Amino acid sequence: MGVEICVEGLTKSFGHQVIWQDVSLTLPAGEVSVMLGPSGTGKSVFLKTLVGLLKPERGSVKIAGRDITRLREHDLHEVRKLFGVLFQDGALFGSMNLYDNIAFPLREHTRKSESEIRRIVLEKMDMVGLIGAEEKLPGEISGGMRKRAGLARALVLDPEIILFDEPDSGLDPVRVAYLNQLIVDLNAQIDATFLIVTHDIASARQVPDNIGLLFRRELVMFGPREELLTSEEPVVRQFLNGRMQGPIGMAEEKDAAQVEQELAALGDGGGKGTRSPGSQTLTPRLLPGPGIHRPPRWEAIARREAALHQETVVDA
Ligand SMILES: Nc1ncnc2c1ncn2[C@@H]1O[C@H](COP(=O)(O)OP(=O)(O)OP(=O)(O)O)[C@@H](O)[C@H]1O
Repeated sequence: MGVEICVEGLTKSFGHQVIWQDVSLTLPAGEVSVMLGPSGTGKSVFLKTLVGLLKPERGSVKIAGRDITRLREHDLHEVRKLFGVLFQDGALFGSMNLYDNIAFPLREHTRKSESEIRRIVLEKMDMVGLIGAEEKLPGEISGGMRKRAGLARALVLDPEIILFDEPDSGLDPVRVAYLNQLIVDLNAQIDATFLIVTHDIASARQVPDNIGLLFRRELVMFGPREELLTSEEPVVRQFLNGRMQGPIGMAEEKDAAQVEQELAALGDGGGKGTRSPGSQTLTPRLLPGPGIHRPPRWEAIARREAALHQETVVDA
């Protein structure tokens, strides 16, 4: 069912540079959460802190009730087994074929027989649509296939939590759409807790249960997808609408007077989707594809989505 991650009062600095401070949020067990934020706001640092690769100055990260910021290396090693991580480039070994890359964690961390390893590797390759590519080297395949291979490798130890660091970077929009569907299908199938760092607003609007936004060294907001998509908070609105007008500048934050002027001149942004009371748009949620068994949580989401978007049709 995945495990809950409870972050409280987390602060991380490098020397005098504070990356973010006093971050508190709960990633609910089995749900998909997305972390957004302008470049350099410390999203990757946040992922690394959750796995215990970086130590925060203050605060706690409780995973299955244990504060990993206080664990010794040996215990941390045990907790890390709960995680699967998909790194930006898939982080595959260039000299190993896909089969051996995906089998690697099983050979390193378990005593399973080669026939058992074969069963697991082929099962995970099937889940990500890579059957038939076992013998390929990472250098011989596309970026999208490398991401899927990295994902298969992240799945082999049956993780309770999967962290995705910009899974969509460098992919064309069609590949991103396929990858998003794969992420939603996987979440329905394995029910682990997912945290995705992305810059892709379309993905952030459609895929998660929860969205968080880092800006100005703080977590501006973290909550259910609908809450952020309909939020009137200027930073959240600017980021989710991908526009220049607002508090987020090219390299740094803008001054308050300029922001006010820009927002006044802007009026309200439109777009496809359901109109919410705050006049923001609510993009339909991506649901598991046909043939994917939907656990009860997904049935509930599907019913809510149907009701929500039915209302729009009736209103129109
Ligand atoms: N090991 C480190 N030592 C010192 N500074 C670091 C270290 N790792 C990251 N930083 C700094 O932390 C800041 C945040 O980096 P991070 O990569 O987490 O940002 P990000 O939000 O993921 O950016 P992007 O969206 O561009 O990938 C940057 O200023 C970076 O230089």
